[in-house]
This record gives sequence, C-alpha cells and structure tokens, in this order.
Amino acid sequence: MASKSRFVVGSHVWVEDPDEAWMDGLVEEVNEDELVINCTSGRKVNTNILGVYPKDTESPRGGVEDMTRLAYLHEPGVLQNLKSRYTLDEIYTYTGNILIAVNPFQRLPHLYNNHMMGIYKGAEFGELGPHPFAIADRSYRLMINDRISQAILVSGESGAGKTESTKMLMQYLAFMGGKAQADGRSVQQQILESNPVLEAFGNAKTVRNNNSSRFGKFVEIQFDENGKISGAAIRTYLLERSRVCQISDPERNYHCFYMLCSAPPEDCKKYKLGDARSFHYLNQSNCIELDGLDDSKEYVETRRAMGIVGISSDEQV
Ligand SMILES: Nc1ncnc2c1ncn2[C@@H]1O[C@H](COP(=O)(O)OP(=O)(O)OP(=O)(O)O)[C@@H](O)[C@H]1O
Repeated sequence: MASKSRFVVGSHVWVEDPDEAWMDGLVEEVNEDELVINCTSGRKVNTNILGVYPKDTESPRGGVEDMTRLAYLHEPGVLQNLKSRYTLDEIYTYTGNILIAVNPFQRLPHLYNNHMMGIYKGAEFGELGPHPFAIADRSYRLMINDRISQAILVSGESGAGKTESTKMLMQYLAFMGGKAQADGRSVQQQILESNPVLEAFGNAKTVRNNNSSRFGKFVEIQFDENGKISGAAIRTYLLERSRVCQISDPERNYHCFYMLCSAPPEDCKKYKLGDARSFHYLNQSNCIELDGLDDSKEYVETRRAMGIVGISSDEQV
C-alpha cells in the first residue's frame, strides 16, 4: 500500500485514471495525504496518496522478459511492462515460471513453426524468450526426469487466447512425443485433430470472441517410459446448452450448424438442409456469416478431422 513517506515533490509516480487505467507523472505538491500530480499527458491531478504508486524510471524501454526483475511488481508496473513489450510484438512475458500471453489479434505463424519448436527443444528454461513452447518443454522434461505427471493450467478471461495457447502447448507436446507412423492416424495427429472437432461443436461467436469455447476442457496426454505419446483423453465440462435453441444478436449458434448449412449440395439434399437463415435456431440473430470464416471449407475440414480422431463415416451422419 502507498505510504505518505514514499512521495516527495519530484517523485515519479503512477496515478489511477478512470479512462486510461494508469497515468504517469511527477509529484508537484504534497499536502498530508493529498498529492498534486503533473501527468505526462498534460493533465494535473489532485488525488489521495492511496491511489498513487511509485514509478521505476530505470526499467528498460522495451520492458523486461521476466517481471520478477521489476523494481515494483504492482499493477501499473506490470501493465506498463506488458504494454512496452506488446508494442514491440513481444506478446509473451514471464513472471517467474508463469507465462503471460497478450492476445496479438493477428496471425504470427513464424512464432509457432517446426523451426521454433526445434529451438525450444531441450533449451534451459529462461534461456530463450518467453513462449508456450518453453512451458511445454519444461513440463515434458520434468515428467521425463522426475517421472511425475505434470499439469499446465491455462486461464484468462473470454477472448484472452486460452484456446490458442492450449493448441500451441499440445502442438509442442505432440512434437516431442510423436512417433513416426505410416498409417496417417498416429495418436499425436489424433490429439491435434481433436481441436477442430471440439471447436465445431463447442465454439460459437460471442460479443467478445468469434471463436469462443462455450465449455471447459481437461486434456490428458499420456506418455510411455520413453517419452512417446501412448494415449490421450479429453474431458469436457459445462457446455452452454441454452445456446442451441436461444441466441441473441450479434452472436451465433455453435459453428457446426452453419457448417451443415454450407455442406456440399449432395449432403444438403441428403440431410434436408438449406440456407441457415431459414432455421429458427439460427435466424434469431442477424449474424450468419463470419469474416474470414468459410463454413463450407470448415465443413469439409471438420469431417476430415472427425475421420482422423476415429469417428467413422457411418457415425458422422
Ligand atoms: N497467440 C495468438 N496468435 C494469434 N491470434 C490469437 C492468439 N491468441 C488469440 N488469438 C486470437 O484471439 C481469438 C480469441 O482467442 P481464444 O479463442 O484462444 O480465446 P479464449 O481465451 O479461449 O476465449 P474463450 O474463453 O471465449 O473461449 C482467437 O480466435 C484468435 O483470433
């Protein structure tokens, strides 16, 4: 908590602001518990000492990779560090061995390719830049070396990037534990292909996220004593069932329904499907199509993924 003695005229500080969250500035006057702060934004603020925090003027402009190195680990300090890194497209930051991801809202394929997985493979934790691959690698190594099951918890608010981060963790563990297999349906492939299937049936557009998971999941990947994947299980929880029959503008129902309505003509005829706008469960909202999402392509892709995870064509209809 801020205390009176911490601030004198000329102190660099952070002050809470209802619009900006935090503004930085210099203390201009100290009157008991009240401060007058001259903010760099040009505003002058009179405030109580309780809403003011010291600012570290020596932290690097580009931020630090591990926030335990910050002089002050308070909210404005943490947010400023994340912001400095984000402006340089550094979306990952550590706080000790916790990885913080800030949603980039753009595809960054160079961060997640095979080359990157190769770089993180076996690297000492903290030696390379913060990355989900480093977290996955550390868990994998701990499992191999200590022979103890490991768990990675991914949490955050809706749209924060949990689903995307989880896919990267799974991608890395599948890379590390993969076995060369000729029949094209290896366990690691099945694990990765489970994502499009789960997303088709359990994800929907919400106000906050075009691909919001409307369920929780626990992904268990089992490894044999050589560190190769031997099996997997995915448990899902608490699917938002009400969405099936009730949606509000501008949200959508589950992706699978729009995919079905965009199926190839022979399938539409076979299953008596038609324009999504003709179905009450879909036309309660005006949002039918999503930018950047081709439901007819997704239909084909989902059926392919269902085949890979082991749902036969007979079971699919
Ligand atoms: N690392 C990333 N790279 C590129 N895009 C990302 C990344 N993380 C998130 N996104 C974008 O943000 C969107 C929302 O992310 P995501 O679905 O992972 O959030 P979530 O935390 O799982 O949300 P919810 O709780 O609603 O399911 C993604 O569809 C994607 O467009």
